[in-house]
Amino acid sequence: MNNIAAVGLNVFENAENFQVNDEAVSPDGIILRSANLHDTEFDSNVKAIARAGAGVNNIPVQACTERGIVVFNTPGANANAVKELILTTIMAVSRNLFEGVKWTNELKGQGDMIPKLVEAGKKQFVGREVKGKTLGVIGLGHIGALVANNALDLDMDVIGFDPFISVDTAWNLSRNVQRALTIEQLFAASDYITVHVPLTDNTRNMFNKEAFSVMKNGAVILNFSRGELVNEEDMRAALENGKIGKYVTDFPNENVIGMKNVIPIPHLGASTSESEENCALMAARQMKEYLETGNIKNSVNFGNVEIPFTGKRRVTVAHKNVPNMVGQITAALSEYSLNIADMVNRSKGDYAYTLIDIDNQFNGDVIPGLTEKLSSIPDVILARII
Ligand SMILES: NC(=O)c1ccc[n+]([C@@H]2O[C@H](COP(=O)([O-])OP(=O)(O)OC[C@H]3O[C@@H](n4cnc5c(N)ncnc54)[C@H](O)[C@@H]3O)[C@@H](O)[C@H]2O)c1
Ligand SMILES: O=C(O)[C@H](O)COP(=O)(O)O
Repeated sequence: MNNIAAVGLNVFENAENFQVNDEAVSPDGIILRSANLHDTEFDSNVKAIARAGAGVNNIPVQACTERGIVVFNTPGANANAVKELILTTIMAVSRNLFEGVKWTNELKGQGDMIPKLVEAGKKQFVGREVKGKTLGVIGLGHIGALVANNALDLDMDVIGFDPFISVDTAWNLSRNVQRALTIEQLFAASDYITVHVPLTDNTRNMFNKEAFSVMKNGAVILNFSRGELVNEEDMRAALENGKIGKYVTDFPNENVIGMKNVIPIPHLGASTSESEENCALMAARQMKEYLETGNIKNSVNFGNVEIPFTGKRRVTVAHKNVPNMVGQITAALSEYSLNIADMVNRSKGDYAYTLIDIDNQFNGDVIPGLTEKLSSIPDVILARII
């Protein structure tokens, strides 16, 4: 689905046993970008969905988990593209560049008068410099951390807020990024606020009238994360009364376009050829690895599981994270006199995944009856034999 860069699709085109078809009725896997899957009925054959990008709010992740469908994303693969657009936009809005270019284009037809009109008219677009201003960064993940570090190089003061920051990010973050202990502290300190969190029930509407009331007058908000993080009616009021100076959104809709001081951008955050290729390649490799070997990397609903694939027969079981699952699975294998060569069990929340390499040699595709035996264990969701 969507425009997936050829370099990613080539991962399958050049592989045995795979066909790429954007109209497949019964696919083993789906690769997509922002297409909305919430109303999609998945064929029972679907085993994995790979989001070539970061946000997975377009995928019914919980419903997928309950069916044992592994959902992947591509963490960090488009972060540089988003960071560059944010830094571009912070400077462009500070200099009223979008309005200035629009006004200038409208001078077409005024002939020799244009240079004079330009010199007389430019005073409407006097801007301000970002140097010395404070940028608040909410969410210091792959994108937020890059933005925070790079904004320091623009001589901005940077304050960040992320109660769930990963150890990796913390190591990479400049010590000159100040730490906000509460989001309100960041709101109150910032001239510019940029948000880089996933859309969840906890983050939806995080920009609302209570949030705006704590902010500096004229604060500029940049939203390259998801439109639903902002309560649009509260935003409309805050833009009208000048509490918010400008609202840059990568998620325009009928409601937001035309609001005073809105800068709508057509979801361009990740739209560079480099980013599209990084995401497509990562998504395709993760999908292929999972379908061929059962190994899981960068899934949002099952834990990472990796045993080097040696060609031994492999059993994979997605199941609920409840006691005695491994015991029941291994008991089923011993009923078939199967010896375990290697095994990993990894849980994530209420679900878990067990990967087992079998020592015995087999001819043919299946170990008769084993899939059914494993599937009949209560709380097993999906069993595969590879
Ligand atoms: N405009 C675009 O084209 C574009 C491109 C990529 C990503 N995105 C959006 O940006 C989001 C972030 O992308 P990323 O790659 O940086 O993701 P990420 O997972 O690397 O980082 C998200 C960060 O948000 C933090 N976080 C979660 N809830 C928080 C909260 N309530 N308050 C503060 N911090 C919180 C997490 O701890 C994490 O560090 C994605 O989920 C996606 O929606 C948009
Ligand atoms: O979450 C993401 O990665 C972005 O919103 C990018 O979306 P896109 O792949 O549709 O450009």
